[in-house]
Parts: sequence; C-alpha cells; structure tokens
Amino acid sequence: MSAVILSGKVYAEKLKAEAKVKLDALVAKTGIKPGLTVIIVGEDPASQVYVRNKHRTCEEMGINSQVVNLPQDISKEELIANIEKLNNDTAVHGILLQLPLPKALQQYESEILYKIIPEKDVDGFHPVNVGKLSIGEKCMVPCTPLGCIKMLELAGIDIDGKNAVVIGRSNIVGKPMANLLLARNATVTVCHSHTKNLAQIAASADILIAAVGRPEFVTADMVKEGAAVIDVGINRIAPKKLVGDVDFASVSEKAGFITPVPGGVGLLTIAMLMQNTVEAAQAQLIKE
Ligand SMILES: Nc1nc(=O)c2c([nH]1)NC[C@@H]1CN(c3ccc(C(=O)N[C@@H](CCC(=O)O)C(=O)O)cc3)C=[N+]21
Repeated sequence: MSAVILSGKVYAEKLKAEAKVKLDALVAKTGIKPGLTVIIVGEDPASQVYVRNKHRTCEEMGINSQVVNLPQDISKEELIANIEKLNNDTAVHGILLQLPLPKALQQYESEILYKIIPEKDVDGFHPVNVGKLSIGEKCMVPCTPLGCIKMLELAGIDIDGKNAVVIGRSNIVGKPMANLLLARNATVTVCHSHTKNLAQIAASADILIAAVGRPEFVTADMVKEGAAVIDVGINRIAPKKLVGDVDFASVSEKAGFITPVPGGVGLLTIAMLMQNTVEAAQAQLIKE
C-alpha cells in the first residue's frame, strides 16, 4: 500500500483563502487593516528564511507586516522595551518573537515571551492562552499544532475516538497538540525521551504526530498499517537537504496518509499565523 500524500501547499492555500474572507469583512467593517509585527533578534539564517516567508504571505493577503530586526547583543531589558512599545501600538494586532533567541538571551526566553500581551500573542505561548487551551476555552492556539489539526480535518480524517500518539512534549508543539487532539475526543498518548516501548506505542496510533526534532526518527516498524502520519520535523541535514522526523521512504509504503517535508506542516504554520492575526485584530477592533 502507498500512502496518500497530504499537500501542505494545497491546504495552506485553502486556509489562507478562509482567512482572507474574514480579513476582507473586517476591513470593510472597520476600515482598518490587521497588523502583524515579527521581532527577530540576530542573524540566524533559518529564522531569516521563515520570517521572510511570513512577511511575503502577509503582503499577499493584505495584512500590514512589519519586521523588527534587533541586534544579536541586545539586552533583555531593551528587547522587553521593544515588546512593550508594540503592546501599546494600536496599529499592531499580532506580535511574534521569532525563536530561537541568541544564546545569551535563552535563559530569559519565557520571561521575555510572556511580556507579549495575550490578546496580541499570535503564537499562543502566553500562560493565559496555554491555560485556556487546556481547559477548552477560546484562545490563541499555537500555529503548528493548529495547522496539524486543520490538515487532518481538511483531509477528512476523523479524530473522534481514535488513538492519537504524539512523539515530543515541547511547549510549542507536543503539549498543545495533545490538548487539541483531546478536545476532539481522541485517546491521546504523549511519548518522549524517557518513554519505554516507544516503537510499540507509536505502532498503536491511528494518528501519529512526529515532533521529536530528530531526523527520520520514525521508521516503518513504528507505524500501523493505514495510519495518518503527520511530520512536524524540520531538520537540515545538509545545506540544501531538509528532512522531517519521519523516514518518508519507508513510512509512506505503510501509512494511509503522510505529510511531506518540505511542503507539509510548515506551510500550514504560516497559514494559521495569518488566521490568528486576523482573529486577534477582529477581537481588538470589534468589541461586543
Ligand atoms: N515564535 C516562533 N513562532 C513560530 O511559529 C516559529 C518560530 N518562532 N521559530 C521557528 C519555527 C519554525 N517555523 C516554520 C515556519 C514555516 C516553515 C515553512 O514555510 N516551511 C516550508 C519551507 C521550508 C524551507 O525551505 O526551509 C516547507 O516546509 O515547505 C517552516 C517552519 C515557525 N516557527
């Protein structure tokens, strides 16, 4: 059997078109364009590619996009001052601090991220949004796991009652992913570096989400015949060679559905960022 390849490009176009409808309605009603500001600290080349992609997508959609480039050696206090200025800027509806931060700032990552007010936190990283997600209240949801859910839904893959296994427990992907699947009535297992029998647990999954950050970690023996396999990994193993956390060659022979890398979840991450920005603007501009 050969898996159906879920195209991030096709689904991202669809999701951006949905966001565009909401965006146009909002602009018609208020005369104000939503604004997204991305802060990037230092010169990490991968981050620059992502930030450029986000900027380009905003321009295509008609979202005001601003990129704030800050120097590698900026102090924590100065970075926070920049965030606070954006918190108070009514033309800015969404703020995203691109990760990873330079080494010297990494110990303050949470402290800095949490300065972004929850209303403008389009990444969904603020504890208020994290807490709301875990209790099932409407909130800003992290773009990557939300993109994975949209991918499953648009592909017509039923989540209710299914065994879902998430490999990885990061705050950015694994944990919110588990919460989103649980909210859709999946039976969720989260695996990580201390998990015993990981391969066996993974092989029980109807829906397998790979977010470990290890190149081609998931092999065919860890996958149930016909499963939906969502690959969140982005591992650059050579200057021009990008692979996921799934061994695509072997797993695509066994799975029912699989997402490629590149061309999979990454594109949905950006589409969901557009949706989150429009929703943030809507909530800030239309008070009911
Ligand atoms: N605060 C914050 N929020 C993020 O959402 C965030 C972040 N920091 N830091 C880095 C990760 C990674 N990320 C991606 C976005 C788009 C693609 C993407 O467009 N990928 C394309 C192209 C990949 C390529 O050619 O490099 C693809 O998979 O086809 C990938 C990865 C957002 N992230």
